[in-house]
Amino acid sequence: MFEVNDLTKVYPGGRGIQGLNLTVQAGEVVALLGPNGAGKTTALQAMAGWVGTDRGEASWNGASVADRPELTRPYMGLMIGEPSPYLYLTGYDYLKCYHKLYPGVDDARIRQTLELVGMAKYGDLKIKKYSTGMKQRIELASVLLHRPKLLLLDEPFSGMDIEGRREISTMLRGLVADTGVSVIVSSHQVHDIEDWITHACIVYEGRHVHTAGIAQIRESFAGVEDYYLHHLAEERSGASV
Ligand SMILES: Nc1ncnc2c1ncn2[C@@H]1O[C@H](COP(=O)(O)OP(=O)(O)OP(=O)(O)O)[C@@H](O)[C@H]1O
Repeated sequence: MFEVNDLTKVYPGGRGIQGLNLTVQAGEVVALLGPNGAGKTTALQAMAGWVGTDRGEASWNGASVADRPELTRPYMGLMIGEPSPYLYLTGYDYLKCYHKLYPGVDDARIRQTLELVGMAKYGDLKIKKYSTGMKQRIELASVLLHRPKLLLLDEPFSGMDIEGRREISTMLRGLVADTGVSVIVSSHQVHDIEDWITHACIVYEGRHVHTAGIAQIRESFAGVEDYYLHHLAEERSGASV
């Protein structure tokens, strides 16, 4: 189980994320939703232990991500920020770099992961020749390689075409169903995640606004987008009083 308690990271200037609480069980997929600058990436970076927090923490099965990386990082797959694979390596060699880090990642697993992200045909091509969407796929492969139990994905579909987004969201949905991996995913493309998330969590101007399960959302709204827009409007009207 992944727990986020009172997670707070405030940058000089006052922006960031404050007081975020979340619990993610095995097989649950939480969409982190919010407008540009709401604090989604900061929240994911703080959950991953990439930035120090001012308050609160994230923990995996009771171990603090920041204090006990040796107990937590091997279980996490982190795709946060722009993909930046080494351009002069082939996709296969880029993934091969990870095999020293993770026991159990061998040639067969690399080939299997390339297949999983739809890159089997392009594994021997240099990454500099990849399109933006292909770079995104190879980055995704690098975080799936060691079979993580928790995925933190920041805009995993950015740069992908319509077909690619459908393909990757179907793959991720299958991965959750087959392996019970837990996922926190931020995306502005609600339609790409709508049919495989179990919860949605809205943040706005660094504040945690609302979290709900998908059944609860569907009871009251036409879909996740309506749920999101409703709470955003409520928050904005409250903020303007
Ligand atoms: N290193 C930093 N120093 C100062 N302020 C920062 C830093 N990183 C982010 N911010 C500010 O914190 C706020 C939240 O940024 P963040 O990138 O977390 O938002 P986001 O919700 O991921 O946005 P987007 O949807 O545009 O990716 C923004 O106002 C941003 O300008």
